[in-house]
Amino acid sequence: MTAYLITGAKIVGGEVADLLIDNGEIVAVGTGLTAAGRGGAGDGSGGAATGGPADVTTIDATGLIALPGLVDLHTHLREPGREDAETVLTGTRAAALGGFTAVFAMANTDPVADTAGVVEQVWRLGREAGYADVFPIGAVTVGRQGTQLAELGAMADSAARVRVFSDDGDCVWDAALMRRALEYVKAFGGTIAQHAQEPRLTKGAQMNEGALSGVLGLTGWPSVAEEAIIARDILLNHHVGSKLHICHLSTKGSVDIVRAAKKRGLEVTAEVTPHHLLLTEDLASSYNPVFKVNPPLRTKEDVEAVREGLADGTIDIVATDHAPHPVEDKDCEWSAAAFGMLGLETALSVVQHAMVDTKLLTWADVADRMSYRPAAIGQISDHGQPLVAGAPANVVLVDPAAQRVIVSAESASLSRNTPFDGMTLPGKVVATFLRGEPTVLDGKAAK
Ligand SMILES: NC(=O)N[C@@H](CC(=O)O)C(=O)O
Ligand SMILES: [Zn+2]
Ligand SMILES: [Zn+2]
Repeated sequence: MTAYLITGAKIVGGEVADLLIDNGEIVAVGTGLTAAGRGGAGDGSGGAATGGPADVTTIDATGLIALPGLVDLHTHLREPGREDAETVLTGTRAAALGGFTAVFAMANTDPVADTAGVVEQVWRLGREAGYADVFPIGAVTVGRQGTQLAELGAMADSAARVRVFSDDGDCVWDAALMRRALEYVKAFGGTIAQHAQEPRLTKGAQMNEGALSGVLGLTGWPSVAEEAIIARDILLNHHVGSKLHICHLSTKGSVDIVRAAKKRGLEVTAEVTPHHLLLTEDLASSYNPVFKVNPPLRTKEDVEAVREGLADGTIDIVATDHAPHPVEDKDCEWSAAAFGMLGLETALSVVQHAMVDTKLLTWADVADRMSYRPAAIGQISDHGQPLVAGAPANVVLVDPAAQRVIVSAESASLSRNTPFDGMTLPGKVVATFLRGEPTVLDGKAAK
């Protein structure tokens, strides 16, 4: 196994230093490191490494930030069932290019990930692909039909060790079933991740409800359809004493509810997507379905509120909700198109643009919201750890000074539905390491 000596990187939350990676671990962090792992008389500028492991590659990381490998709590990998849209291999390759070393795969596959067999298959495919660890999310209900609890315990006890359950794509709208799900996972400390969408209030909904949906003649999706479920579930979860996570929160009212709940000491965690941190509903005026997503793009006021919520910790994490769809499901009229957007390859750039360059978050906060906390919510141990000696070598090197134009045709995803096509965004992932093995080098997939 090749060892890597990364020199002159800004270690997130710390100083400029070198990192020596060997045998899947961070062996040493310090200035003037040599390949032997000791601090030397060197000037830390990263000359040729000498001594130590036989095969050492030196990477000059001057000007780059070293972050812990990013963790995405909400990814759609589409395998099994829609391998024309994405596979575990292509989705995790896109993840690695975006700086992720771990992704949680949503259960809305075909067959649905509602049994130990399916979650083990997805978990194993992730290991075989080798680009990022894949942690399957189990469905809450059989077939995501919302009527009968799935075999949550069997999925938890499987090799995939499922700890997060969600019917994402659909809301667990039946309050009694939601209560039972929260009670059931409490026994092993699991989490229910809710797609908060009251179905009766969103029948046929196509975009955010407001003046614009009226003008465009598209059925509106009121904020309250999201907020009512979030409020209900926070209260239900408080009653049960279990763990509740809110998927892709998108409105100012949702932020207010979660903030008030946390103030009262009620247990809840929440995520926001990169697209809800940057894009607004007026993009629907183009009738270009690339901007059609669930929950819909909201107003400028909502974008400001979710940014504030992420900055002050009301919203715990950023999760991509990477939702690939093949051309035929997007290249049609708005009302017939599928909901969803790509997100893995652009997430860090969007967060830099919306949150870091606006001084709402520091890079240390980014590590918190995109690595430490998602790993903690998902209860995985090998990811989301500070870059110190002895930690697993899940590392990403980012060039924050780079500018890049997003080109959908260049995506590593099998699908093309990025809403950022043609946009110039800051920041570029230069390298990603998964347990010491490069998955990305020089900004390109390493295998
Ligand atoms: N976000 C979306 O618009 N679509 C997701 C489902 C979901 O996350 O609710 C999908 O699976 O395509
Ligand atoms: Zn969803
Ligand atoms: Zn989703």
